[in-house]
Amino acid sequence: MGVESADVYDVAVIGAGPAGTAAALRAAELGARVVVLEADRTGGTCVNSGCVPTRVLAKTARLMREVRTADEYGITVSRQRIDWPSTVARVRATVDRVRSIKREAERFAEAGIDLLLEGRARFSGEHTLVLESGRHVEAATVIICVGGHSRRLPVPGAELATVPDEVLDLPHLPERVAVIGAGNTGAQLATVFDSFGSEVTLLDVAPRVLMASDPSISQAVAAAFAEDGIGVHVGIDGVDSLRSVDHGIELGWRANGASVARSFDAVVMATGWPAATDDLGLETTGVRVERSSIVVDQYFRTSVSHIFAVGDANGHDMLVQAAHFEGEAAAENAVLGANRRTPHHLLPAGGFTDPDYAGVGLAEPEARARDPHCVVGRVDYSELERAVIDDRERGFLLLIADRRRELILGAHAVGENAVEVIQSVTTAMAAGVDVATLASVKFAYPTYSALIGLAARKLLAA
Ligand SMILES: Cc1cc2nc3c(=O)[nH]c(=O)nc-3n(C[C@H](O)[C@H](O)[C@H](O)COP(=O)(O)OP(=O)(O)OC[C@H]3O[C@@H](n4cnc5c(N)ncnc54)[C@H](O)[C@@H]3O)c2cc1C
Ligand SMILES: NC(=O)c1ccc[n+]([C@@H]2O[C@H](COP(=O)([O-])OP(=O)(O)OC[C@H]3O[C@@H](n4cnc5c(N)ncnc54)[C@H](O)[C@@H]3O)[C@@H](O)[C@H]2O)c1
Repeated sequence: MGVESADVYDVAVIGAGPAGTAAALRAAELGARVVVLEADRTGGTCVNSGCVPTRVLAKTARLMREVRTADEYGITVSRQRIDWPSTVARVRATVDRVRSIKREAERFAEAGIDLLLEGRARFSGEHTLVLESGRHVEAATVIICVGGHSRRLPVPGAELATVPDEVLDLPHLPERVAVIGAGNTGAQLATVFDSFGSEVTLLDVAPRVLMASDPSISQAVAAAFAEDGIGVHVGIDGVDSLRSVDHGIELGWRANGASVARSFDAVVMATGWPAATDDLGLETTGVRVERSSIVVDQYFRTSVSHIFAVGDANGHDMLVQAAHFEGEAAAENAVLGANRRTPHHLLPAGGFTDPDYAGVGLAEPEARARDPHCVVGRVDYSELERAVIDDRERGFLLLIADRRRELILGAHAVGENAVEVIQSVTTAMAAGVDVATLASVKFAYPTYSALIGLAARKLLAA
């Protein structure tokens, strides 16, 4: 401490993304005097450069695919071309519309929270932060909600690559694009570029795409990518270099011990998301950072007991739905000294490839490791009338239950509306609905959710 003329608060929240917003509002609700320190725009990665723009691109990609098959429905569409500047303008306009309903600044003001948009905050001591403006802030507790940032691989020429948050700054739609990293971000961007008409090559050192998902999802999405003409290269040895060549960028990588070099108009690096701790002054606090994330216990406390870290900053579950609950739990722990964790373990997630994918709970290998006699019910979209009606027959839903067919342990889907289907299963799981009850639920006809009833009935019969 010892800083003269600092503004003094009970709780300082660094970052106004989903985690920081939830943390600040909950702390204020509990009666704390709260300040939020945000370096950029409120809303964080999600609304400004992550989920929202990606989702608008996914919708645009979907429209392109629909337009290509419109003639099958007797619709004549003469122009099938992406006008990149208009696409980008549409994405940016939608981001602004979403921002206008999120209204973080107004909600903070209504809750009596001070929002300081005065540049990056940096610890200058265990309880003190200094902003770029020179202002000092002192707080009894600090909740770090700084999120993460994209990562360039440490290879020669990496500066030539485009990171995901720069995709909208590309001057043209690239004809040939390499996407390095087949995680959630890379897989979705590969789909977007492919649907827009680019020739796409997807590379990953991991043995399968979407490594964080159930292997069945990886297999189905990779097969769909290959069918759509995306060049999928998983299990590569590594990326060597990028260099400028006439009309593009030459990307060098190694696969099966051999060197490969190919030219692209753009190379996108979607190779991970380390916490934004680089210039946070953590060394003045003793807060531990390991493998690019802030280390926390189950109550989101860092190695310094009055400093908490939630959302992408702690590297656990880098999803908006996790950030919200973690932010609220940390606020309660910071203000009340409580030992609150997030309410339950269920964390549905998914992405908008073609077809979509989603999952919740245990992946099948994890479920089998815990209970070798667990049962799996699978329904293919091709068995579902709604999917046939909509011409969306690619995909499946897997339901995994314990050997007594009581608890649902996990659910994984690839296919139309997979995220919404998995969300419905999540609700059933959260309510502890057993398989027999799920099998007796009436599903409106014709819906994709009906897959859940079919899969539950298969589980009972399995
Ligand atoms: C391309 C992409 C697509 C995604 N799509 C989805 C999706 O569909 N669904 C989903 O659930 N998740 C998605 N995510 C993940 C999601 O965006 C994050 O999990 C979520 O934004 C994390 O919230 P957060 O509050 O922890 O961090 P962030 O949203 O990153 O917010 C951190 C905030 O802290 C500020 N900040 C950082 N350092 C400082 C500092 N020193 N001082 C002051 N302020 C600072 C930043 O400016 C930022 O506003 C996506 C991510 C990406 C990159
Ligand atoms: N729809 C969603 O829910 C959504 C969308 C995007 C991102 N996110 C979240 O944001 C976080 C970041 O996602 P992400 O996809 O940017 O990162 P990620 O860490 O999930 O995936 C990065 C991928 O890059 C690969 N990679 C790393 N080094 C490489 C190298 N040298 N050569 C080739 N490949 C390499 C990794 O094997 C990995 O598959 C994740 O936690 C993700 O879940 C969620």
